Amino acid sequence: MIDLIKKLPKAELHLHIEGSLEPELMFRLSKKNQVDIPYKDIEDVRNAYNFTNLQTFLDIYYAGANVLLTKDDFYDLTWEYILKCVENNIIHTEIFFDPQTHTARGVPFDVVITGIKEALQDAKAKYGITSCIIMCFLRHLSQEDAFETLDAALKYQDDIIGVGLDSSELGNPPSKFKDVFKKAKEAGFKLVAHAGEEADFSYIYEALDLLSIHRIDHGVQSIKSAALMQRLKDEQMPLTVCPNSNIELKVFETYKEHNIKELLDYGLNVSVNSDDPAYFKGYMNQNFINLHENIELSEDDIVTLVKNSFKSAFISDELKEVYLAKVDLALQ
Ligand code: HPA
Ligand SMILES: [Zn+2]
Repeated sequence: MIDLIKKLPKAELHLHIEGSLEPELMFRLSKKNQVDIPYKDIEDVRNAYNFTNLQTFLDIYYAGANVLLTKDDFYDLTWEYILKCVENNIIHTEIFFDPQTHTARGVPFDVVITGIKEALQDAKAKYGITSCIIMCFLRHLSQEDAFETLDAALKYQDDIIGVGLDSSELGNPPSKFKDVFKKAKEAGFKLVAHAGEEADFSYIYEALDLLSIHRIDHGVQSIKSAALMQRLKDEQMPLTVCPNSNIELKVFETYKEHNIKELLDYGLNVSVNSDDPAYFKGYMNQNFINLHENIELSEDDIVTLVKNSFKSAFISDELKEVYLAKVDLALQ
């Protein structure tokens, strides 16, 4: 099974580029940019990555992102993730970034987007990896702030395919961002939102009904509503599930309690993703391997999860066919 996991070409649809900042790069940039980080050494960092919920993670994740200042920093961050894509056989990736985390520190929007974009262009040229960029609004900030961020993004519409919603979920429901998502939709952006990660399934209904999203990020709390499960199945609404993240942030206490198999067996369009792999102990393949070692997943289940990731990607139908054929070829 582990061989199968490794050899299948995969797409990643839920990856925060700031969450791929490995401690080694964090230390290097901290020295270069003279930005203090609250750790003496790598060991100290690993000890700090011991989360009890989403917020305890976010506090550390935003502190880590402080070391990113220049275009080269964002290039190096993205390039290191691309090397992980190569290792993990990820041939298409859709990357989230959080502009407000950087603009609030005085790092201009165009520095961030240009560094990420140039690394992704090189990834296509060197490895043939295709990609999209999705900009996320921080939901703990105001909708007014999100509107400003959307305005800044309008001139990068060739580079940014969609907008998303992330950060502290509880108390910041999708309804808070209804108007800015409407504007983003009118501007032609694809729409996604984190919903039903920690907060209950009412947030998923809001994301569907008030934000008109194309994909739900996480969405694991949908299992608590039979009516919602039926709707997600009927609509084949993609759920970008992140197993390691859910365990590290205590959404589920153990892998055995993770509900991905139930979601899949019910017929939902579920995929596997790494979310913030530098913080959650592993990249794409490790997520699959942890599932395999703890949950009865069949080979067909693994193939379905992988095919769902391509079917749900923001790419043309032609490219989807090409990629799905590559999956079939790898199975022969
Ligand atoms: O899993 C997440 N949830 C919400 N916000 C985030 N920002 C990075 N990762 C996450
Ligand atoms: Zn996420």
